[in-house]
Amino acid sequence: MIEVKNLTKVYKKNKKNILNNISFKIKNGDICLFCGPNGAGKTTTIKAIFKELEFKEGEITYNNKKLLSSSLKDFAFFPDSNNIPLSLTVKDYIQYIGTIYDIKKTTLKEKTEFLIKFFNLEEHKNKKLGELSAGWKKRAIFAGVLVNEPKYVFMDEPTANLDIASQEYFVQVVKKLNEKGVTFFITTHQIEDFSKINNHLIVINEGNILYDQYINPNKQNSKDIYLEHIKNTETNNDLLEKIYTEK
Ligand SMILES: Nc1ncnc2c1ncn2[C@@H]1O[C@H](COP(=O)(O)OP(=O)(O)OP(=O)(O)O)[C@@H](O)[C@H]1O
Repeated sequence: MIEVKNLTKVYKKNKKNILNNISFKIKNGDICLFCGPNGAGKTTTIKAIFKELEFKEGEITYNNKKLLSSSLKDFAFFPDSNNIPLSLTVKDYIQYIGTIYDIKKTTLKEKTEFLIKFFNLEEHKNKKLGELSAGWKKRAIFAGVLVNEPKYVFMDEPTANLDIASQEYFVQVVKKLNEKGVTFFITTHQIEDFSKINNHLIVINEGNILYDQYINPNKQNSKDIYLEHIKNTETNNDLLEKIYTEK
């Protein structure tokens, strides 16, 4: 279990807290959706968990002990498609991730082959990541994420820019891996993609947690719950009248 306790983050140039005393738990086996509008603080929270930034107050624990850098080997982050070495081939990328984790050469070779097969990447394995379409690139990224058999996978917008069939494919892969015991923490604006399988929903806005509950996805719709808490209050209809003036 990962526990975020009373986390507060401030940047000198911002007057308001970016994260305002937030607390939540990610339990083993969760598929947790972490949702909120642009700028809510989702990426900042993930960066704090991965020790990529200092925070002013608060604590993060892993299995009830202070989270240490050495424990991060149990976690994997699914990066944005622009933050990967686009000049590497799919095969080399998976192996590159494996070498970061010090996986033995023979094991890594075997594992790379299995991952390529699992994600149906055979046809693309010798292509550079930069040559792949958004969907195949994300499959290659997912393969890289799994190379170290992480217990916790953190995903930032995994289904953005994917066609409907690929979105569905990704959701099914998450479900299958979750059944094998992998815990998922997913930030997404595509809530409906995952709303059939998530058992936990956290809604954050302006650095505050507005909702944090375990749910039954067959009975409760995460998108509906989200919209109960995040309302669109922007109405500039009067300006529209000025832009489209009557002729
Ligand atoms: N290095 C920084 N310096 C100052 N402010 C920052 C910095 N990084 C992020 N912020 C601010 O922190 C707030 C939260 O940003 P964050 O990236 O966590 O939002 P998010 O919920 O992930 O948004 P999105 O859905 O758009 O990705 C934003 O107001 C952002 O401008």
